[in-house]
Amino acid sequence: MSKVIISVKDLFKKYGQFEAVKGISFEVIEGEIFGLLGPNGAGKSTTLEIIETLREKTSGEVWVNGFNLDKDPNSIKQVIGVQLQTSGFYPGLNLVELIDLFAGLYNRKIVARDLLKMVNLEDKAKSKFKDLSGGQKQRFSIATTLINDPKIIFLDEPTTGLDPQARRNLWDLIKTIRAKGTTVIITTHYMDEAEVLCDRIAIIDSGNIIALATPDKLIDDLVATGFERPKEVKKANLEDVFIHLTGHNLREE
Ligand SMILES: Nc1ncnc2c1ncn2[C@@H]1O[C@H](COP(=O)(O)OP(=O)(O)OP(=O)(O)O)[C@@H](O)[C@H]1O
Repeated sequence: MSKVIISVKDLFKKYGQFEAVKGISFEVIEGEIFGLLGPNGAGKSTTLEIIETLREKTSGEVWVNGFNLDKDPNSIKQVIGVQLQTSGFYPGLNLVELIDLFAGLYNRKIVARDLLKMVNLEDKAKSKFKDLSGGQKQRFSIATTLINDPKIIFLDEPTTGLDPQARRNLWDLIKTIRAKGTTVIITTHYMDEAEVLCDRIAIIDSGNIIALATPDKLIDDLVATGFERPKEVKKANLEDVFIHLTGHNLREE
């Protein structure tokens, strides 16, 4: 039996008179990669931040791993991993020192180098965050979500601004994390990414969930309406050309 690990019921969020989230309900199953998709301003980050206990809701109910958001936010904080603001990455510290610092804040003992190994940054252990490439920065940021050995991690647009290989490397990393049993909630503006990564996706528009299913089901439903792509699709696209020419492997970024 699949276990519901996050349950959101009739969630509303108002900023002044403006309703950013208009009564959404959904459940996330333990161990899945769940995507929140939607145009800019749809309410994705607001929804995530409420679940993460970082933002007040206006009304509705949220449970995370059986803990009620209103009654037990501290228990929720213990079982989730969130990407820390990069402003918290003290410029004088190297990656190992930063992980040791955060582990101390979480009151956890972890081997920083093991965590860096998992995200393929072993050889950057002594580097400063600011000296990393965009892809490496994102991998480090994902590593910081894992410091407290969470049951659920939240990734807000983790691949925005990355080149095609760096995005694929990050997809592999996210799949590895999920394979260890961690539930992943991700927002993205890339539909190819959602299709490759997500078990299920919710599409949010203007504060409402307008669709929620597996990527396959959503595509099948559209095709069932008689939809056809306007023109014959080539067997490869420009991204395939780019990857083919520049290589797929983890490079020195
Ligand atoms: N602190 C705030 N005060 C007032 N309005 C806000 C605040 N934060 C967000 N909003 C508004 O709420 C709406 C939803 O914002 P939110 O950041 O949740 O959207 P999003 O789906 O994450 O968008 P994006 O894809 O651009 O990140 C937007 O119209 C935004 O302008």
